[in-house]
Amino acid sequence: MLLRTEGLTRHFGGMAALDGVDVEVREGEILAVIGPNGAGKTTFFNVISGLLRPTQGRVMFRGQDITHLPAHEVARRGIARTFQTPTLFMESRVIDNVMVGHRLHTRSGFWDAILRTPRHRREENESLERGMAALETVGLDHAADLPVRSLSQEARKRLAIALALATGPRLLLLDEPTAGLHADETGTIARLIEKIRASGITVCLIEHKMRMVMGLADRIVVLSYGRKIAEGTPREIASDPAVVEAYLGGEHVA
Ligand SMILES: Nc1ncnc2c1ncn2[C@@H]1O[C@H](COP(=O)(O)OP(=O)(O)OP(=O)(O)O)[C@@H](O)[C@H]1O
Repeated sequence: MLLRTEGLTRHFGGMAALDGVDVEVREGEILAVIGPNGAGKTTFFNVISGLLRPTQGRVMFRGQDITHLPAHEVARRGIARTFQTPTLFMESRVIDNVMVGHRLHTRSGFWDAILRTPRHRREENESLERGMAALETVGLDHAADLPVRSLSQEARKRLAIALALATGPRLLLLDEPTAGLHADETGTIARLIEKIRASGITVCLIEHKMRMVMGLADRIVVLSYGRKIAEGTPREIASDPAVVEAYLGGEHVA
C-alpha cells in the first residue's frame, strides 16, 4: 500500500466536508476520485497534501504517519499535486516555471545563490536537468524557452503536470487535469497520465469526465457529501446503485 487514509474527517464550521473516509492507494495504480460537486474531493487532496489539517483521522504514506506534516515536507516525501487552477508565471519561460518546482528538493540557501557556491551551481544544473526531463515527459521540451503566455490552454495543463513531476514524486495527485478542455485534448492528457504511470509513478486523480475516468482508471472511489459511498473497478462503479443515486439525486449529471 502506498497511501492509506483512516477515518479522514474535516469539518468546516458545522459541516463535514470529509466524514470518516478510508481510502487506499495501491502502488502503481491509477485511482480516480469522483463524486458530485461539493462531495469533498478537493478537500481530500488538500488534507493528504498537508494544505489542510484533518479534524480527525490519519494519513499514512509508505508506512509513515504524515498527517501533521506541513505541505513542503509532504512534497519532499514524494507526494506532488496539481491544482484546478494552476499558478504559472505567465511572463517567465516554461523551463523557469519547472525549475521552481525542483528547488523544493535543493538545499542551497540565500548565501549559496549570492556567492555562487559549487553546491549552488551543482543544484542549478540538477534542477535544469530534472526540469528538462519533466518537460520531455509532457512533450514540452521544445517549448522550454518560450514564455508561458504563448502556450495553449491544453499545453499549460501539461506544464502544470511537469511542475509536479519535477519534484520527483512517488504519488501524483491531479485535481481535474482536463477541466475546460475539448474531447481530443482530454485524450492527450489521458495518454500522458498513462505514460506517467508506466514510468512508475502512482496517480490519483479527481475527474468529472466519466468517459475518461472509465477508460483510464484501474479503480474508482466515489465520494458524496464527504463520505465514501462506493469503491471498485470502473465496471463495478458504473452499475452501483448508490453511485447512480448520488449522481441522479443531485443536480449534477456527468
Ligand atoms: N476552505 C473552506 N471553507 C469552508 N468550506 C469549504 C472550504 N473548502 C471546501 N468547503 C466546503 O466543503 C465541501 C466540499 O468541498 P470540495 O471543494 O472539497 O468539494 P469537491 O468535491 O472538490 O467539489 P467540486 O467538484 O465542485 O470541485 C463544500 O460544501 C465546500 O463548500
